[in-house]
Amino acid sequence: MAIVISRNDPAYDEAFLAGASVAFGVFDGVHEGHRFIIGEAVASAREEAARSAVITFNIDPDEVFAPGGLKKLMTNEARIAKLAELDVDAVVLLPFSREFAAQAPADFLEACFGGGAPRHIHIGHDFRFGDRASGNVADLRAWGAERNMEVHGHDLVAEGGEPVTATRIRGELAQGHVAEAAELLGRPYSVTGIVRPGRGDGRDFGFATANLEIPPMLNVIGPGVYGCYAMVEGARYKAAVSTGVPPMFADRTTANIEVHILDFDRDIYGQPIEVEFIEWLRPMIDFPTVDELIETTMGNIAWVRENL
Ligand SMILES: Cc1cc2nc3c(=O)[nH]c(=O)nc-3n(C[C@H](O)[C@H](O)[C@H](O)COP(=O)(O)O)c2cc1C
Ligand SMILES: Nc1ncnc2c1ncn2[C@@H]1O[C@H](COP(=O)(O)OP(=O)(O)OP(=O)(O)O)[C@@H](O)[C@H]1O
Repeated sequence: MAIVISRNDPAYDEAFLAGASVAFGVFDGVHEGHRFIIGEAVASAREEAARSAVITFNIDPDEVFAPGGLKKLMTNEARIAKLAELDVDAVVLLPFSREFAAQAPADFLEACFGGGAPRHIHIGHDFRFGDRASGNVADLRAWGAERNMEVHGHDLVAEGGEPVTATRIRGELAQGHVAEAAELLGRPYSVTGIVRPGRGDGRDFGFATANLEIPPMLNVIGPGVYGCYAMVEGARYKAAVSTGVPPMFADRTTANIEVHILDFDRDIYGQPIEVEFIEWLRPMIDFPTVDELIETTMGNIAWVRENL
């Protein structure tokens, strides 16, 4: 478990990263490619018995520069917590602001590593930084050469001939391809929402649902019905889940995700539920009758019970 420290923290030692081995990036999703880069930083730290660290921003720069329609795999808190679970000694947070990002590349690096440069820095070869992303790996090398900092610009980890990127994973999830997304992430995709009151129809239909409202930025999963696990009050349950607006009740629905938790009957309004997406089952259907909705959904619930 890594320590998490901000460069803004009065207790932060400017020389904390001097001689260390670091991986630098935003790391939304903490996917297979990210974990490869971070693993390389850990490996070069071990060789020199030096400190390993992930350098990242406290907030995703895209939230500042491209907020309109932005989709993310994780909240900043979840991203930082996931990074801290990796095998690094520290996660160092750079306080992001427009002013910070707008610095010329050399000033940007000075602001990051002014108190002492790392011995090794690992990034993807497409890494960009500073004013309008004008800094690239060549600039990083030029800066590092004067400070005994070795720059490792890695080829991007690929699957199926294409680089693994957060953008690609978001695209898979939007199409309901949860198994493909899990391959690229290295674990199932999950999202957390708070349980809100629904219309209360589910209970009459024979399958009560916890209705989750997901902030638009985190609403990446495409509409459909999925086999899932739901984490509720520290326990893990099988769940049959629908996402998107139910076409049969489109005029009176606000929730993005409806979770039928198997073998569960407790009041959990206001509680967070984490939903882990395992299998795509079917698209949302505008059934001609409620009986057909119930019959098909009961079949989906039975499938989850038997197969997850
Ligand atoms: C596993 C599952 C599958 C569902 N499939 C559909 C569907 O195909 N079409 C649809 O309109 N609604 C579908 N729903 C949404 C239900 O219509 C909804 O959960 C029900 O109306 C209860 O809503 P309430 O909890 O807000 O009362 C599905 C819900 C679940 C849990
Ligand atoms: N597939 C990959 N293999 C190796 N390194 C990667 C890979 N993807 C990203 N990186 C590197 O990891 C760091 C973090 O990357 P970044 O957060 O920009 O991720 P990304 O997955 O490419 O995101 P996006 O799709 O949003 O651009 C950077 O140094 C980047 O170059």
